[in-house]
Amino acid sequence: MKYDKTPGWLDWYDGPSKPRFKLPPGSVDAHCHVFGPGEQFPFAPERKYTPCDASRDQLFALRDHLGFDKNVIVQATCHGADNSALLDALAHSNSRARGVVTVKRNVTDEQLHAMNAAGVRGVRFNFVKRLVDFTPKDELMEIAARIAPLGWHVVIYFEAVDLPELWDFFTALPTTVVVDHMGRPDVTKPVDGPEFALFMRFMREYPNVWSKVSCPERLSVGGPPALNGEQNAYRDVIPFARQIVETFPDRVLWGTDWPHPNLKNHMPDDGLLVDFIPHIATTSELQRKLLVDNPTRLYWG
Ligand SMILES: O=C(O)/C=C(\CC(=O)C(=O)O)C(=O)O
Repeated sequence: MKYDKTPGWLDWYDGPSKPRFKLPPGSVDAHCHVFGPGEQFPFAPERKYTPCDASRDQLFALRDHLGFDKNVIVQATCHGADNSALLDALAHSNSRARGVVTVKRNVTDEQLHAMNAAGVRGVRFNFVKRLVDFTPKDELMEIAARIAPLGWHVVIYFEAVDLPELWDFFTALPTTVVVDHMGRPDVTKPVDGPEFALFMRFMREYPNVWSKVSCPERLSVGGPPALNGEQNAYRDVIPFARQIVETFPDRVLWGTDWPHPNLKNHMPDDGLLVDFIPHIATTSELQRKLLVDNPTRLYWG
């Protein structure tokens, strides 16, 4: 099927630069997506946006260009609970990709086992209201209980202001819990203020909680954007990400978020996004944990 993209849609950056930062061997891009192609893998009727295509081969070409060894592909909401495009990518990855899917309560145990064999290691629960319709918490808790015996984890995506309301649910989850994009802090608020302190408390009090220190391009208010050779991009995000990396070095992950759905004002050069990493993980040991040890343990362990 042919699709019209959401008006104002920004396509991923074609021809990214070669990063100056040399990724350690075995590095994992632990948050990225595939979109379609729509002709082959239709977008979900209930989607809140219609993206450009971003195929598995384009993702794997980016992986090789940037110097990553592996990918973790996360189901994007534009594909709903139809994980076909993601599973196709895993099947063509030579075991160099793992997946995080979206499932509904009616998923069968056979389907879960088949996805496990295909390289799926988690489910994603999305609480960002512009992206998904509401799913009752008892349904999500039932799914979490069913995937726990497989050794899978739950990936959660939410906005910082919603953490107090979601706290009891998140802290009752029976698995490892991985937070997308640091729980989307408002970086115009102080890094030592109450909102971010609550997120730090969440990680401190619950050792099963991990965080992706990803998406500065989405969180930054002041920029400057990762474009035109900029080596000091998204400075307002650095204190937040750095604090998480330095406090919880064994529970952090990093990903490009390619193809960067729903960005409104610019599309980053992914090579320059990689050059952001040494600003938030400032030693080779922190870099190795963030990019190699932690994702390898969680997804290939
Ligand atoms: O790509 C991301 O992680 C962030 C997204 C999109 C998303 O989560 C989805 O469509 O599933 C966003 O903030 O719009």
